Amino acid sequence: MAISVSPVNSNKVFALIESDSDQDKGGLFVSNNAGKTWSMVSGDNRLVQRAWYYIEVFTDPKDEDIVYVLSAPALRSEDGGKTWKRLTGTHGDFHDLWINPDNNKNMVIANDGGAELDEDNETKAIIITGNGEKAFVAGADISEFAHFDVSQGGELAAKGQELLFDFVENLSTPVIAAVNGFALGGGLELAMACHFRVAGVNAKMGLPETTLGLIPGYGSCHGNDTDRKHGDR
Ligand SMILES: C/C=C/C(=O)SCCNC(=O)CCNC(=O)[C@H](O)C(C)(C)COP(=O)(O)OP(=O)(O)OC[C@H]1O[C@@H](n2cnc3c(N)ncnc32)[C@H](O)[C@@H]1OP(=O)(O)O
Repeated sequence: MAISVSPVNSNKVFALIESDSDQDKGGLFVSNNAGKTWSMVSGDNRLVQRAWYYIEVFTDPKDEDIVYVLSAPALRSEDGGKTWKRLTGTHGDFHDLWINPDNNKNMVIANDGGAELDEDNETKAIIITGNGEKAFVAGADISEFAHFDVSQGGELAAKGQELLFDFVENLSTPVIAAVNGFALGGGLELAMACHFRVAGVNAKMGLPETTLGLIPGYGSCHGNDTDRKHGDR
């Protein structure tokens, strides 16, 4: 079983309980008097389908009626556990959830594919574009790393790939690159990491670092696992 006490109302306690599958009595139970009495709020089988492996329940830090259950899918209820909606993610088997105690729209969820950050689950899409009409992103300032040796260059590429490019590519919210001018080097690679690209009539794209003998380091040439699976670059 898993248990969660509401941070908003400590009398409200949720318990997620597995039962013998033949009897099918498992589900989510709630107590409104700090555990003295209990009633079942949901027998939805999705809530306990991974109980043989793990079982997790979390209550929102700001709203006692918002409850999360992590199972093969991640599920969210806004009515105290009666009805459930599935959260989208990059992978199944959700294991852990952190909700910012000061901002309940800021969460980190962990599944078998890694960790995901969600600032706002009501955001339907993200558009990245340049400020003004000249450039989407003109790329890195090469003078900042012109003196790097091979291992420092490798480290820069690996870190940038992980911090920004993989992060963008793995967001569950669709990200659109509105390319409104120069998209050069890392700027073009940023557009490539987005899920969709729309080019304006003044868009100019290129990898000028190759003229200096530098291999573009953020996935445009070699891609990552997702690209190998989907062949979409
Ligand atoms: C690991 C990642 C690697 C990479 O990203 S490699 C790719 C790096 N990017 C580039 O090589 C592009 C360099 N920039 C250019 O080729 C040109 O610029 C443009 C084609 C984008 C625009 O040309 P124009 O219209 O003639 O403008 P301007 O006078 O060259 O630039 C205006 C101001 O913008 C600064 N600037 C331009 N690109 C960058 C950059 N990539 N990083 C930092 N600053 C940049 C300039 O220095 C200048 O500044 P000031 O007005 O103070 O002289």
